[in-house]
Amino acid sequence: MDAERAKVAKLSADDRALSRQLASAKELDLDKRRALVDAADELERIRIKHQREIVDLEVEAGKRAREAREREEELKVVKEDLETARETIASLKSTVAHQSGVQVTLNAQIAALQVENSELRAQLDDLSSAVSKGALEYADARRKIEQLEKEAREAEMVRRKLHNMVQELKGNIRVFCRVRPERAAVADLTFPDKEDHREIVVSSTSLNAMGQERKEAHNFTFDRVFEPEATQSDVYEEISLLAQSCVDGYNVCIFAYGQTGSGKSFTMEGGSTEATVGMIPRAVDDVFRAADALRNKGWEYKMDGQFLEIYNETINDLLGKGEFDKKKHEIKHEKQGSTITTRVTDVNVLPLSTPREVASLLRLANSRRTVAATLMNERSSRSHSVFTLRVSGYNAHTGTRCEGCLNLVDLAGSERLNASGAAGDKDRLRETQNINRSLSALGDVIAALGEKSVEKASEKHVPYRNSKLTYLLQNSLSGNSKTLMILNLSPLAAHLGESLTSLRFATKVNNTTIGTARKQVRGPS
Ligand SMILES: Nc1ncnc2c1ncn2[C@@H]1O[C@H](COP(=O)(O)OP(=O)(O)OP(=O)(O)O)[C@@H](O)[C@H]1O
Repeated sequence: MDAERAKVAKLSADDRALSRQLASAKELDLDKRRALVDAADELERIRIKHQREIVDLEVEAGKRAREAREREEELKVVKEDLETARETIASLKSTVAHQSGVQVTLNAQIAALQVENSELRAQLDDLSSAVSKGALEYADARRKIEQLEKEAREAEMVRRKLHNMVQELKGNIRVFCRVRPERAAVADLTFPDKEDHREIVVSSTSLNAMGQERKEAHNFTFDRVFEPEATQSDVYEEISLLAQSCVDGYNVCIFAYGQTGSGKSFTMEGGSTEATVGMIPRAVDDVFRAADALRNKGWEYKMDGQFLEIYNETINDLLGKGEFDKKKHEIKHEKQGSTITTRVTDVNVLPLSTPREVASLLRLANSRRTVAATLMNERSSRSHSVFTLRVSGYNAHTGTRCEGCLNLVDLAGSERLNASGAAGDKDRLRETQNINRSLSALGDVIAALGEKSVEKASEKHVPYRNSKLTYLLQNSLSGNSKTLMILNLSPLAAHLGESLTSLRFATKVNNTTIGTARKQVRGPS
């Protein structure tokens, strides 16, 4: 029993021990449960905290992601900028390389220029000293030039005097005779003077009282006779010095006289070719040339021209504006100091500065004459045409002035009344009478001038006022003037009578040259 008791005691002790262990285990379990709850709480807290942290981190990650995208964008832009900058740098690098090359070249050029510059400076120094030396030489040369210019002006005065003496020795009134070429039946004209060409012989046959044929030879002598073969330049050669006289301040008159168709217009105006151009254009060219040549001797010239027609003792302006000149023109001789200027009222006087302008003036005048010719039955051969070129010169060195005048006159046909078939026609009769009157007035004036030069100047009356032509040319026919008459002859047998009349008229004019020839005896004054 004891054993049983011992066993029960032992079992009770075990039970108590186990109860205690159970209580302890329960306690422990409770603790563990409490700890578990705490841990669960802690876990929940941590979970919540983590959740919050995750949210925060997600927000942060979103922010970072945005920022990363922005950075990416920025990076892209920066990359592009970088690319552009790279390209720019590459281009700049090549520019710099090129510029470096250029700079090298420029540097070389600068170096060369610097060398050149120093050479030039050296030359400049040389030149400066040469200039100062030259200035002295220039002043010296200037003095010499002034001296030479003075001598040239003096020589010019001497030339003028000598030229005038030559002209005076030739006679201030000269007559040339020119025979027109002709293929048809020509008269018996011979030219015996083969040396000086001064004679013309006209042979005519007539019946004497017994009815027998009588041959008569008429000898005429002039200052120069031009045979039909003579060219325009042959004729001009003889008169070219008159152009110089005009520039020297003399009045010059050149007349073309002769019957209609004898070659007056051909002689004065001529054709359009160089060989056929007439005396007017040649003289005008020479006047301009002579004036030009005197420029370096201090002379300045001014030219103007007028072109008039005298028809039936009425003056018409060939340079007028209208188709036909209806104005009444008066001739005035105005004295200014020692010079007398002839002016015609209400006519156009055109300034002329080149021969070309003169040519167009002549064309204008001719076109007006042509209009008049068709209106008034070949009026051109029934009127006198007077082209006047006035030449005024001034020498600023010497203060000298000179006024010359070149008158080129194409006279009306000189045929006599019956020859022109005018006897029955009243207008034609008046025309012819006027022409004859003015031509004989011209002959009388020239004859009186010739006589005047052998007598005392004031004693002889010169009948200038007997015709418009002589009154217009009064100033150019008197005093220190030079007159040339070119007698144009038709060689036709049918014109023999007219030719003889013309030759006699011209001889009357030519005889007046005796007066001026006396100057040869007296010698230059
Ligand atoms: N020397 C010459 N050489 C060649 N032809 C000439 C010469 N002279 C005159 N002629 C010619 O003769 C013709 C008549 O000449 P021009 O017209 O000059 O005579 P004119 O006397 O002026 O006559 P008008 O009084 O009718 O004007 C013209 O055809 C002209 O070309």
